[in-house]
Amino acid sequence: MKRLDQVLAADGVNAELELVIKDVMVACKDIAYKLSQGELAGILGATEDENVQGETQKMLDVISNDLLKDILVANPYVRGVGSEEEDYTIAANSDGKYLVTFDPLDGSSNIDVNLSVGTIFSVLEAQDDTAGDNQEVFLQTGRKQVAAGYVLYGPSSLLVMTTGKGVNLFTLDTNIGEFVLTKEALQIPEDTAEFAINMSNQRFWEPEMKQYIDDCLQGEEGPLGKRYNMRWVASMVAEVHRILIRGGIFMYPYDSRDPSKAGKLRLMYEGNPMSMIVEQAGGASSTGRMDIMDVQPEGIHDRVPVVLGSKNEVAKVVAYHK
Ligand SMILES: O=P(O)(O)OC[C@H]1O[C@](O)(COP(=O)(O)O)[C@@H](O)[C@@H]1O
Ligand SMILES: [Mg+2]
Ligand SMILES: [Mg+2]
Repeated sequence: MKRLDQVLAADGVNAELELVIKDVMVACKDIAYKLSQGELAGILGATEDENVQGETQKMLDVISNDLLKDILVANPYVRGVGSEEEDYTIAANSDGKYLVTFDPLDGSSNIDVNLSVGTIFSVLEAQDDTAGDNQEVFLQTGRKQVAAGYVLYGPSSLLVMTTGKGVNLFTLDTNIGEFVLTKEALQIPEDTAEFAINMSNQRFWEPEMKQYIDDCLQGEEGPLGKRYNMRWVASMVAEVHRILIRGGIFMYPYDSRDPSKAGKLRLMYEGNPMSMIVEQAGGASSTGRMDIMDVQPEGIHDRVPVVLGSKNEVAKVVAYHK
């Protein structure tokens, strides 16, 4: 079986980018191990701190963030890093050209109940010599990503990633401590009858989203003419992974709970990397009104409404917004 480094080399990834990706994986393997120890390692539960988004940090949010940050800041090819758990971007090496943003632990409300969580990462190239502690150098659209991926910590730990040449799935072989290729060229089915959305926010959605979900719920008798199933894991990584394997549509739309926020999910380390993966696997990804990867970020923690998954179903949701 092929190892991650062999696949990256075959895809023509240069040695510098390969080392950046490998360092992300060193941290992810450590996170996978810590998660598998759970209560035994005494690292479950919350800290007393909040992140810049005003969310209480779990102990594992902080530990995962430190693992990724420390290894990447020491990498000679990394200019800077940006994280959900860091208020500001952090400078690494002024000669490095890669910028890495990450959500160190996604779906963190699942940690204490022993359900799936993940790590999401995105890699951009610096376009000038701006230092990594100036967020301006990061503010590029998702189209500029040179690599994106996630690690899903579930019954097995999986890496799903792309460098723009399709999407590959690797499984962590804990015997050898390596991610090995277990599925090549993932393709999302174009049609689906399975949606994922947090229905408890229904009354706060825009009318377009309310209408689409109302129509889904009418099943065969409704305008969409099919009976839908629903899933909600509350972990975007697990949700996107299910969609990559069997199709589906995932939505975290704009809602009016806090009108100043464009959505719950963050553009640069949730929306963009997941959009690159989904598009590379033949799916689609939109805010409902434009492609997520065309949204120009204005800040490292910008939020974005997210609608992604099976191409034809995403097109239907976009049509409701026209
Ligand atoms: O708690 P809710 O509203 O169901 O939101 C769940 C969503 O929030 C997230 O957990 C946000 O990510 P973080 O856990 O990294 O903050 C997504 O993974 C998930 O899709
Ligand atoms: Mg997240
Ligand atoms: Mg997170």
